[in-house]
Amino acid sequence: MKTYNSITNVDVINYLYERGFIAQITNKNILNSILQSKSITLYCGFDPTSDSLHIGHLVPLLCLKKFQKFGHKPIILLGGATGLIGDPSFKDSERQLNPMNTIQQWIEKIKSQISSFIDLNSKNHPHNIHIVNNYTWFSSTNILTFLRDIGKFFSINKMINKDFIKKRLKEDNCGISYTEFSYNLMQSYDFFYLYKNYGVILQIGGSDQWGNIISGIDLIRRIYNKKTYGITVPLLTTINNIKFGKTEKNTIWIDPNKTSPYKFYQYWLNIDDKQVCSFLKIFTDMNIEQINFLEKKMNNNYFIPITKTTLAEKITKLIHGKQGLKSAQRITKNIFYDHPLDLTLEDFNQLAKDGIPSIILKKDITLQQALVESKLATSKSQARYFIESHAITINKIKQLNKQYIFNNTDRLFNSYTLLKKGKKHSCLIQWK
Ligand SMILES: Nc1ncnc2c1ncn2[C@@H]1O[C@H](COP(=O)(O)OP(=O)(O)OP(=O)(O)O)[C@@H](O)[C@H]1O
Ligand SMILES: N[C@@H](Cc1ccc(O)cc1)C(=O)O
Repeated sequence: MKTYNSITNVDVINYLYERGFIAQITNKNILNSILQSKSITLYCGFDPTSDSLHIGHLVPLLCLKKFQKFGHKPIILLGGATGLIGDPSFKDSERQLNPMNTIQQWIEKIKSQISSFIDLNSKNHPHNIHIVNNYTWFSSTNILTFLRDIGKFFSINKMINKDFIKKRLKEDNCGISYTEFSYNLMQSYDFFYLYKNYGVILQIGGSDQWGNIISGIDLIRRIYNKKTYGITVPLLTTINNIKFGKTEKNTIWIDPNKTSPYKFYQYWLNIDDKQVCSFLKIFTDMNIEQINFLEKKMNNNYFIPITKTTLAEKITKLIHGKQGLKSAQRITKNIFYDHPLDLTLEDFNQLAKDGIPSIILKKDITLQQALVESKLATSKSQARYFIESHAITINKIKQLNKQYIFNNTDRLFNSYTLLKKGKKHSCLIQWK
C-alpha cells in the first residue's frame, strides 16, 4: 500500500510552484503556513457545459489530487445550478442556455469520468474526495433572501469595471444578460456555502476564475470577517496560444467515444518540443529532478522522442487505463512501423472514428480506383506507378498486381481494409 506524506513535512505551495500548478495565489505565506500545520478542505467547481471533460480540465483536477496526496480534503463541485446560468468570464458572447435534463445527464457523465481517474473513495488516502452539486442548495434558495442577504454585498460599480464585462457592455449587438451578470454572485455564494457547511477555506480554478474566486473570498470576509484563500492554475494552451478547451476546434476530450485513445496518445506524441517538460510536471508524477534532467537534454534529438513517448504513455494510461494505452501503442506500431498487421476490431473502430483518413467504398472496386478515391494517388496512372514501385500495401501486405480487385479476404472483420502508400500515408477503407 502506498503511504502519503503527512501535511507537516511538505511545502505544498513550493511543490505546486515547482510543478507549474500556480498562476496566481492570495496571501501566499499565510496560506503556506496553514497548509503545513493542518489539513484543510478546498474546492474546485466545474460547470456541466458539455457531456465530457477535456484535457484542460485535467489541470485543476490533478492539482486537487496533489492536495489530497498531501493530506488535504478536496471537494469537486459540479455546477448543476451554475451550469443553468453560464459563466461569462472572458467569453465574448452570451452562452446558449441548455435544458435542465441535458445538464443532469452531463453531470452524471462527468462524475463517472472523474471517478475513473481520481480516487474518490480510496482506503489508500487519508481523505476521500467528495463530489457536491450546487443545485442542492440553489434549488431551495429563496430569491428575496438571496437578493437581501447576498446581493447587498456586491457593488455593480465594481462589477462593470471588469475588463470582460466592459467589453461585453460596449458591444451593441451582444451585451450581457442579467442572467450571466449574476453568475459571479452564484459562484461567490458557493464558496460562502461551502465555507459555512464544509469548512472550505481555499478555492482553486483556472486563471480565468480569478475574479469569481476573489469575489467569494470577499463575500466570506464581509459576512464572517474570516480569511479564505484562492489559487489559480495556469490556463494551458497549445504552442500557438490557443486554450485547451471546448470552444476551440480539435478539442481533446476525455471520453473515448469523442476522442479515441489512439488519437489522445498521438496528440501528446506530437506536441511541440518546448511543451513536453512542463506537461510532464503537470500531468505525471515523474520525479522533478528527472524532468529537470530531461529539460536540459531537450535540444538532443535522441531524448525528444523518448520524453514525448513517456508523457504520452503516462497520461494515456491515467485517462484510458492499461488497455487503452496498449491499444493506442498497438495502432501506432501498425500505422507507423514495419509490423505485420495485428489490429483488433476495436482498434479499427478507433482508426475509423478519428485516427486516419477513411473512405466508404462499395465491394468489387479495383485497387487503382481505391487509391484515387482515397487520394493516395491523384490519377489511375499514378496509382499504377505506385503499385509498380512497390509502394502500396493492403493490410500491410505488398500488392504488385496493377489490376487487383478487392475480395472478401481483404475485408477484415468484414468491414475494414488498411491501405497504405509507403510508410507515411494511410487510408482506412470501410466497406458498404
Ligand atoms: N486549458 C485549461 N487549462 C487549465 N485549466 C482549465 C483549462 N480549461 C478549463 N480549465 C479550468 O477548468 C475549470 C472548468 O472550466 P470551464 O468549463 O469553464 O472551461 P472550458 O471547458 O474550457 O470552457 P470553454 O471552452 O467553453 O471556455 C475552470 O476552473 C477552468 O479555468
Ligand atoms: N465558473 C466555473 C465553474 C464553477 C462553478 C461553481 C463554482 O462554485 C466554482 C466554479 C467555470 O466556469 O469553469
